[in-house]
Amino acid sequence: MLVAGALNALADAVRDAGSAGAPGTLAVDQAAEAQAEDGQSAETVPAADPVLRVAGLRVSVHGGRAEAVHGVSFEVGRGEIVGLVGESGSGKTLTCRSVTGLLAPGCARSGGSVELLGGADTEPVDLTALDRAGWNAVRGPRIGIVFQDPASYLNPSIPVGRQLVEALRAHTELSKAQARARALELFGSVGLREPETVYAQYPHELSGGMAQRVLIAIAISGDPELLIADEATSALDVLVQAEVLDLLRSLVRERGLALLLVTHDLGVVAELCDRVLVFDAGRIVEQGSAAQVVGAPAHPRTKRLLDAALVWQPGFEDVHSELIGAAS
Ligand SMILES: Nc1ncnc2c1ncn2[C@@H]1O[C@H](COP(=O)(O)OP(=O)(O)OP(=O)(O)O)[C@@H](O)[C@H]1O
Repeated sequence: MLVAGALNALADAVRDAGSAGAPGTLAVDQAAEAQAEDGQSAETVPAADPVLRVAGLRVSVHGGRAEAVHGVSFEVGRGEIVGLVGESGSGKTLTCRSVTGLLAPGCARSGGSVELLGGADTEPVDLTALDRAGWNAVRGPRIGIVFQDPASYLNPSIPVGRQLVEALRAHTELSKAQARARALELFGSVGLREPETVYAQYPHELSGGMAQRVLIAIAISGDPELLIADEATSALDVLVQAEVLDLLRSLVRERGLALLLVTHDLGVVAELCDRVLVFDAGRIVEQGSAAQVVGAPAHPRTKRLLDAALVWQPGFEDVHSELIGAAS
C-alpha cells in the first residue's frame, strides 16, 4: 500500500518530467556510463543549501588490509532527504558511520573529507579531525542518529523519560524541571500520546514504533542540523513504518533538518526521499531524484534492486511498468 501509493505519485512526477524532455534522466545515464568507464563513483550533485559534504570518502576494513568504500562523494542540503540504497554489503553503513565517527574497531577512514558546513548560528566542522570532546560537541547537538533497533540503544533499566532528560542535560543548560518539561514536549512532538505515561515507562513496556519515536525524540533533542537514520524503520510493521516515515518527513520540513536515510527498501525511497544515491560495491553508481532513480533507473544495479522489489511487493509490477512507460 505504502509502495503503490508512493509509486503512483512518482508516476505523475515522471510523466511531468517526460513531457519536459526528462533532462535529468539523461544526466543520470551519462553519469552511470562515465562511472562504468573509469570505475569511479558518479559525480556529486550539489545540494542547494548544503549541510553535509562528503568528498572522496574511502573506508578501510580489517585493520587497513582491505578497502570497502572507494571514494564516495555527495552532499545533503537543509530540508532535504537523501536516501542511500544498495544491496547488503554495498557500503551504506560504513559511509554513514564515517559521518557519525562511529566506525567499528578495525574500520577507519582511509581517505577523503567529511564536513559539516555550518549555518547562520553554527561553525563549519571538519568531522575527520575531531577528538572525543569534539565528537561530544557534535554528536547530539549537531548530528542526531537513529538506528534500526531502538531497544538496543535504550538503557533497559532506566525509564525512557529520564533517558531523554539525561540527553537534554548533557547538551543544554536546562535545569531538571526545565528538561522534564522539554522532554514531555518532545515526546508530544514525535507523536507519543500521553507523554506523561510514556515518560515513566521502561523500554520493554513500549511497542517497537513507540521505542523508535522515543529514539527519534532523543536524536532531535539537541536540535541537530543533520539527522542520520540507518534502517530506522526496517524492523517495524508496514503501518507503523509509514507513521514513522511521516514523522521523519514532518521533522525535516518543520525544522529544516537535513536527513540522510539508509535503507534497502525502494518503497521507502519512493515514499520519502528527495534524492537517492545508489551504492554498489563501495561506490555510488547512480544518483538523482527519487522519480528518476525509481521511475527510470539507468544503472544495471538499480534495475536489479527494482526487480528484487517486484518480487517482494505484489502490485508493484503494474505501477513500475507504468513508470517505465511514462519515462520512456
Ligand atoms: N566491522 C567490519 N569489519 C570488516 N568488514 C566490514 C565491517 N563492517 C563492514 N564491513 C564490510 O564492508 C562492506 C560494506 O559494509 P556495510 O555494512 O557498509 O554495507 P551495507 O551496504 O550497509 O550493508 P547492509 O545493508 O547489510 O547493512 C561489506 O563488504 C562488509 O562486509
